[in-house]
Amino acid sequence: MPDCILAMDQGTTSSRAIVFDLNGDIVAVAQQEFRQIFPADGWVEHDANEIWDTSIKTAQAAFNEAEAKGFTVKAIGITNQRETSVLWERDGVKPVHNAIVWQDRRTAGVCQRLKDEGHEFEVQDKTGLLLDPYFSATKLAWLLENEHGVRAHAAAGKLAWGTIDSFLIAKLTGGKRHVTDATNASRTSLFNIRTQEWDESLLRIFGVPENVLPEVLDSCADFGETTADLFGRSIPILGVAGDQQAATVGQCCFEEGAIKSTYGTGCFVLMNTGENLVPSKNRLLTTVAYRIGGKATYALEGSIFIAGAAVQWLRDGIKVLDHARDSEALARQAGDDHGVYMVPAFTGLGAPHWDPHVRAALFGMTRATGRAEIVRATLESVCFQTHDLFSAMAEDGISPKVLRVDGGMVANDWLAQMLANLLALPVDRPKVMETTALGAAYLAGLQAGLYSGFSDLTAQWQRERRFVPAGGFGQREAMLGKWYKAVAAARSFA
Ligand SMILES: Nc1ncnc2c1ncn2[C@@H]1O[C@H](COP(=O)(O)OP(=O)(O)O)[C@@H](O)[C@H]1O
Ligand SMILES: O=P(O)(O)OC[C@H](O)CO
Repeated sequence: MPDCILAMDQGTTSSRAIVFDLNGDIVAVAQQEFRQIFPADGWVEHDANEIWDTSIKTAQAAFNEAEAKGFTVKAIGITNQRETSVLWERDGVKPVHNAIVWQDRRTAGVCQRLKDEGHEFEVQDKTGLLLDPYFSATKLAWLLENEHGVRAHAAAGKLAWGTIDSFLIAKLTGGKRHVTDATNASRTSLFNIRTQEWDESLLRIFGVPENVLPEVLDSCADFGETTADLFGRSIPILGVAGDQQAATVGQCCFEEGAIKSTYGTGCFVLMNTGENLVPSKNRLLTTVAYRIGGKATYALEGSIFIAGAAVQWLRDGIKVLDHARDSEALARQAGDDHGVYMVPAFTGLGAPHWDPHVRAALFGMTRATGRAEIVRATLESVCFQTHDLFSAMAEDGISPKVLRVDGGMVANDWLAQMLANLLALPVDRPKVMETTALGAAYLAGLQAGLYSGFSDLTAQWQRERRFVPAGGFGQREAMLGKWYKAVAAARSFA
């Protein structure tokens, strides 16, 4: 019976489970979307029970399908939307509130106060992050402050907190383990990425007690075993990483300088910087790419909050699309000179602007503007934002030669080509587009001894298609000029 690995990929809009064979080929897949909850302007929540239900149901479906095909699942890898915060009763692993999602802006005021008090330098120096509501610490502090009785309950040791990986592991192990991995910890603003420990001074700054935090393990480690009732026997959880770091592993960006960009709900560019912790001068993030054998490998990251989510808004919000995939044909219908610019700042702007107050805007519409132009402007906005990240990286002295892309959105050939044109860089799309799940499977496989090292993984990476830059420099500069004006106008309106 051939061995295989189950990857649980808990994303912002859906929970997915994928079983991979040891060649990295997909054996079974299951996916379920869940509710996005928007209780107020800039607030984004998920029901943690729905996250668990969709995660376990998809995992069981993929597991059963793979085993019915004659495979044996040897290990589980977990990857997850990062920063999203869950607080639960240790007894019974019961969430005490909806999960506060990474996109949530409710703590913008707290971040501003902490900046005014002069804490940003210490936070940035120790965590590689900025003071922004994106990261977990202020979300956890909000839960402790605003939910009745929660702080006292936490002080009594009754509550546990974690990112989604940590919550899923607690559920899968029947409450036995309260752990996370270094990549997820590195997104909290509480974890010192130099010492690889929770930092007392940061805990004080954010007003968070250490007793609610999980133990931090390597990305390849023993995270516990599932209770036997879930899959008919206990399965070890051996690999964990935040989804962007897992995609970095799944794209085999193991060399210093290797770079990938993932287009899901948001867009996240990560460049491997090896053992070097490279601070950005241009408001990019320094983060843990993976930690294996106690040794951290770092990455420089550019984070865009809205990418596929803007297409989702076109589909579900204003209903100009029936399916996300229809955006490709519509974008092709609009002329190059359509003149419409979208700033998709529905939840503020991430790197390099870090402006939580700005909101989305459409500029340049005429009576001739229709669905095609608005859809094209939306896809272009994702490419413009990626361009801004690469400009910031260039100012940090980084000039990649090729970009590996993945995520649900890059199934769109028009988008991938526009990306190559605007970045003036070849864009490579891999054969296995599920690189996030693949990365989690690889981490679990390494820990299980199913792979001997990175070279086994690198040998499996295959390109499906390269998008080569086309189009004139003048046109590109003109489009970028208009984009900068649109961003400035949206920020000034806010
Ligand atoms: N062909 C397409 N063109 C443009 N956007 C797409 C296409 N297919 C999917 N998307 C967008 O990609 C996102 C889904 O990608 P996925 O990687 O599954 O996201 P996540 O992991 O964040 O849930 C959705 O926001 C969807 O709107
Ligand atoms: O759900 P995704 O794939 O857009 O990823 C979310 C990120 O992890 C947030 O930092």
